[in-house]
Parts: sequence; structure tokens; C-alpha cells
Amino acid sequence: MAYKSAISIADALRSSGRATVRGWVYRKRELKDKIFIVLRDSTGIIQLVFSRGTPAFDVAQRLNLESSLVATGILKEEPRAPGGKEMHVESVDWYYIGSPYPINEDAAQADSEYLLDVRHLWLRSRKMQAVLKIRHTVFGAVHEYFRRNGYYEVQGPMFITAAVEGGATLFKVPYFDDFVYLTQSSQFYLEALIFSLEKVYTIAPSFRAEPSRTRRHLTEFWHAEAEMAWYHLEDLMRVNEELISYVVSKVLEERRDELKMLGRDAAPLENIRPPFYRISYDEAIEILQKKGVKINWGDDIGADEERILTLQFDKPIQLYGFPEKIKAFYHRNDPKRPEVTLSVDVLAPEGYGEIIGGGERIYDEGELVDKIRRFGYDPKDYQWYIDLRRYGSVPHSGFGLGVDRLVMWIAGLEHIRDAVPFPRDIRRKYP
Ligand SMILES: NC(=O)C[C@H]([NH3+])C(=O)NS(=O)(=O)OC[C@H]1O[C@@H](n2cnc3c(N)ncnc32)[C@H](O)[C@@H]1O
Ligand SMILES: [Mg+2]
Repeated sequence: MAYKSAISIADALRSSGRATVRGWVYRKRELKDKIFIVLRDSTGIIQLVFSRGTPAFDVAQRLNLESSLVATGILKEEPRAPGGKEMHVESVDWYYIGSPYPINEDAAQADSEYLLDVRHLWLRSRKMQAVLKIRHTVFGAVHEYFRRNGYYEVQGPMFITAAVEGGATLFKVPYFDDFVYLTQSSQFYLEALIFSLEKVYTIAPSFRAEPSRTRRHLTEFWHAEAEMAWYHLEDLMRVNEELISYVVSKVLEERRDELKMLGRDAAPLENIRPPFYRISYDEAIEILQKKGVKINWGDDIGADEERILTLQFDKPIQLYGFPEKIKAFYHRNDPKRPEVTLSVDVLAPEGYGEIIGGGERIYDEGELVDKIRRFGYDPKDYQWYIDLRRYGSVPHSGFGLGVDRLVMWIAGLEHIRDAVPFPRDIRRKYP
């Protein structure tokens, strides 16, 4: 196969003399005696020059945008070409013309809904390629952080039978002659696993029937969750800061070109290291009220309020101590202030807001059953979860990180859909 001897475009740009490259037509410009094709692969782009009177020129004339080809030629310095080099093509060793490509060169102006309709093709764009590489680095760094710090990777089921984060966002699906829900969070299963492995994590999809279309909600999102036996809120906040700082440092180490490609100013990311700002829910309410926000103690702090808070700080905020009534039933109440919980959300700066939700879990059986009832649930629906408190229960904490939201912030994206290869929300289930 001709393309077996091909080198990557990144390697070609570092080479000289004769070489073979392979990839897809990214741009094409036809002059009377020359055709310029910008070829792309997963490593970059290079200008190919075809001269009239050669068999290669005849092939080049027939190629469409996104036609695939393998070409051999001589590499020459050319400061005006991308990467400062171009290839004068001697032969096209293999090619696939394909149909006229439905996304034209000024695609950036195309309607965003159209680009979502053809996302399976738009993934080939330089912008999406950059996002996907940043996403790859983020996922790898999350795995790395946990594995280097003594966590075991585990998996919870995707089919569950009871709400973790409230019944309003459950997807109910038929299950033979019964029904189940798609998982909202693997948390409860990780809590079972700490009695075996003590520190566990998973990166898996979570599903939320979110009725609204916002720039940070999906109906299917990637959720990095962890649970740690013997950890209290202070330990958890340290883990939050270490994890986020490590992920950001890896993106800065590996993906500066991609951040530049996206026009993302990396300066705000240089500052992301422990300690983050730590403000209580009480302090947050005061800050917001002083800013003229009509909010009272006990109200939830939503996206708009988070935006105002995060624009005040140049690092993530660990917002802790939420009132009991605005957090899920499993959150442990502060023994010194029963009206608040030992909970913490991490808010990303620059207006991005919540990326992590977590806290200490109730570990006393009676306290848990009482709170399940007070929140209007039936303890029978949580029997196995209550069992965890019946046998050798221990203090423990955990959290869930929205990985798509983390990618959205780090890459400086406007909408969470741009952080995901095939995004799903209330009006998007195709392709
Ligand atoms: N193991 C745990 O303690 C996790 C806990 N049960 C939980 O699900 N918390 S959370 O609802 O705040 O969701 C956690 C994070 O998950 C993200 N998240 C939560 N919901 C979404 C939607 N709809 N779309 C995208 N991302 C979402 C967001 O970053 C949240 O901070
Ligand atoms: Mg939350």
C-alpha cells in the first residue's frame, strides 16, 4: 500500500527532500498552471503544489474538499506556506475523490445548528480537532491524577432504580416487563466500593433529563466521580484543588498550540494552583447582595449568580456550606449548624461556574433514614444504600466533576456542546 511509507505532516514539516504524506483536502486553490492544495492530517496542515502537465495535476483538478489522498514530492522551504514549507508533488499514489463536501470553506460563518446537524463531518475542522485534543489531555490527566494518588478505577451500572440528584431529571426507560432509570451519578455505587477499595473513581456518562437549553447543560455528560473513605470536607477540598490544578497544568504542558488555535488566552490558566479561594455560602450571599443581586439566605445560587461571583476572582472558588434544602438528601449536615451541609461546589473562574459538586456523606444509618424521609423519599427505595451504613460505616466524602464543563472552561468555549464530539441536549439527539 503506497500510504504505508507516508510520514505525518508534522514530521514532513521538519524534513527535507523527497517524502510521502497522506491526508484530506482541507483547502484548494486553482490557478492557470498551478493547483495549491492544503492537506490536513491529525498532526497539522501542509501546502501541496501541483504543476500543469503532470499526471498529479490532472488528479488534483478532480479532487473535492475532504477528498483523501497520498502524495509523494519534494519538500521546499516556503515562508508563505503554513509551517514554512511546501511539497512540490511528483505523484499522487492513492486517492479517493468522494462527493462535493457540504461544508464550504467559510464554514465558520455557517449556522451553528447546521454545523450540529453535520457534526459527524464538522469534527474534521481545525477547531474541533483542537478541542478533541484538549479533551483527550483532560481525560488522561484525570485518570493520571487518581491513579497516581492511590485511587482504584471502578464502574457503576448505567441502569439504576432510584434518584440520586432528584426525580425531576430522571430518564425512565423500559426494562423487559419493568422499568429502570439511566444513571444520574455513579456516586452511590462508589460509596459501596469504598468499603472494599477505600479510594475509588470512575469516568462514565451520566444522564439528566434537563428541560432547559443552557450553555452548560447536556442530557448526557461525562462525569468523573470519586469517593474516599475517612475523608472529611477539608480533605475533599484539597483533592478538588489538586485535581483541577493538575489537569490545567497538563493542558498547558501539552496543548498550547490547540489553545492558540482556539484563540484562548492561556494567561488565566497559568494562575490555577492551590489554594483556591474558599468562600462559604453565607459569604457568597453577602457578596451577591452587596452587588445588588436580589437573593436571600436559603436561595439557590444559580448560573447567573455564579457568574457574578467568579468574575470577582482569578482562580476557582470552593463554595462550601450550602443550606440543607438546596442540596440532595445524602449530604451530611454540619453538627455545629444543622441547617447547613458539609457540601462544596467548585466554581470555575471567568464566568464559567460550577464544575464540581460534592461533600461529606451521611454515614450514620438513623440520620440517613431520617433525612430520606424528611426529603419525601421512601427508605425502601434506598435499602441497599442504607445497608452501607449498617455494616462498618465510616465517615466519607466524594465529588462529581463535569468533565465536559471542565473542557469548556479550559478551552474557553462559549457552549458546552462545543466541548463534546456528539452533544446531546433537549433538542439534539442526532447524529
Ligand atoms: N459523586 C458526586 O458527588 C456527584 C453528585 N452525585 C452529583 O451528581 N452532583 S451534581 O449534580 O452537582 O453533578 C456533578 C457535576 O456534574 C456536572 N453536571 C451536572 N449536571 C450536568 C449537566 N446536565 N450537563 C453537564 N454537566 C453536568 C457539573 O459539573 C456538576 O458539578
Ligand atoms: Mg451541582
